[in-house]
Amino acid sequence: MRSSHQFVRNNLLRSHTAAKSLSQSRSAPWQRSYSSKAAPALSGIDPSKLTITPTTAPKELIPNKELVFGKTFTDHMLSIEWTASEGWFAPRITPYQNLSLDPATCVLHYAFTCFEGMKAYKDKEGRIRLFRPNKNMERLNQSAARIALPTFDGDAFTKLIAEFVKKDGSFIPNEKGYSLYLRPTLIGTQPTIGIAPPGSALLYLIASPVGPYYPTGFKAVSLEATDYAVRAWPGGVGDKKLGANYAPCVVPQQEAASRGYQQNLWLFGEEEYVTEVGTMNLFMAIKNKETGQNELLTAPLDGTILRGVTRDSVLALARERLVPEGWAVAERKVRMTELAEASAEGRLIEVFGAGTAAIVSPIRNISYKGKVVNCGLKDHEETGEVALRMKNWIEGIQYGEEEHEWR
Ligand SMILES: Cc1ncc(COP(=O)(O)O)c(C=O)c1O
Repeated sequence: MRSSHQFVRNNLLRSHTAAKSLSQSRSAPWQRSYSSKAAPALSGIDPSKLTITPTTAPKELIPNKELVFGKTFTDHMLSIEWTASEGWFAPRITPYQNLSLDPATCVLHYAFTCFEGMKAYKDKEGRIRLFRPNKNMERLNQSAARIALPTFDGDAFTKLIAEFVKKDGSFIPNEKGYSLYLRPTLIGTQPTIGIAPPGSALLYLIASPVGPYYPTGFKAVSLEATDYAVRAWPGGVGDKKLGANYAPCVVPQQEAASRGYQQNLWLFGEEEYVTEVGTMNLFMAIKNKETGQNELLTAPLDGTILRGVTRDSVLALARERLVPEGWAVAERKVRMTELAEASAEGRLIEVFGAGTAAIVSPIRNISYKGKVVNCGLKDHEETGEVALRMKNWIEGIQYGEEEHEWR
């Protein structure tokens, strides 16, 4: 039996070698593309092996108007186990049920967990649609690779998600604005308190029917710029959707809420760059001081913000549809002082958050060092024009009203 001393030493040696090879290679392992890869010689995810055990106690559907985000779940769950020696096991759709985990399970101690947030929509004909699921699969694989969890074939898992949403399709409300929120989750399940790559894992999917984020139309929100805590840093894991990134954000969020702000805005560094908001990326529409041109700006993917699917969609649509109207679109660092200056000079056109939950969330003002930065909306307005157009464009694609390659 190995002594604990030997165990620690082996792990140190292993991480030292990993760090050395990382510094010598051009890209870190978690930056690679995992869209259709399975570990060699081990079983990959095989959708043809899916077994379905239907529930014997179907739940009652909740009326659309009473749906609360993340509170109720559908009848079933999808599970796929993995071990380091055999790879992925046969996928199973079973009744929604508790997990049974040994108290030593590594996820409970060292946060070996990452997840995704995506949605299934029903179009006018009642057909079920997913929106850019390949983006979520790519991000989940990158998150998994960063915390030594197994990667998987994203296309195979998407096929299984499609089977799952068919099975629980009755939970997807047949009304625009409503959808089925999907939560793919990957956890390390090895029962050990030794810190090492998990030898077993579970990839599972649960789903919650949800209503529109703003049931009675947009309500612009107010933010508090957080300057006493940092969410992420270069070389860190802020661009991965790890469970460990979320719990530490709750206290600053509570603090902002206690002062009357709906969300907090994360700044970074001495320069106080604007990064992102709660669970949304941030977009700023500013009139350029020198040229007078309208610019749509968002923070670059420098590792400190999540690679949002909605962010990517907003950027693509802006480049396709706003640039021909004379807008410039840029992914660049913006200081909080630059935003405050644009506001003071009347050049801040609008600001909005972008994420799967709300699509876009217009922002009325930002509290920054005791002052209020007005984000361009008049008192009677709840949204700016760009946010509204983006919401309509993206929703049009999600609900199949516009034929598009993303559906
Ligand atoms: C920290 C963070 N930023 C941004 C986003 C927006 O990402 P997406 O558009 O993929 O939902 C999310 C939501 O997943 C998030 O949790």
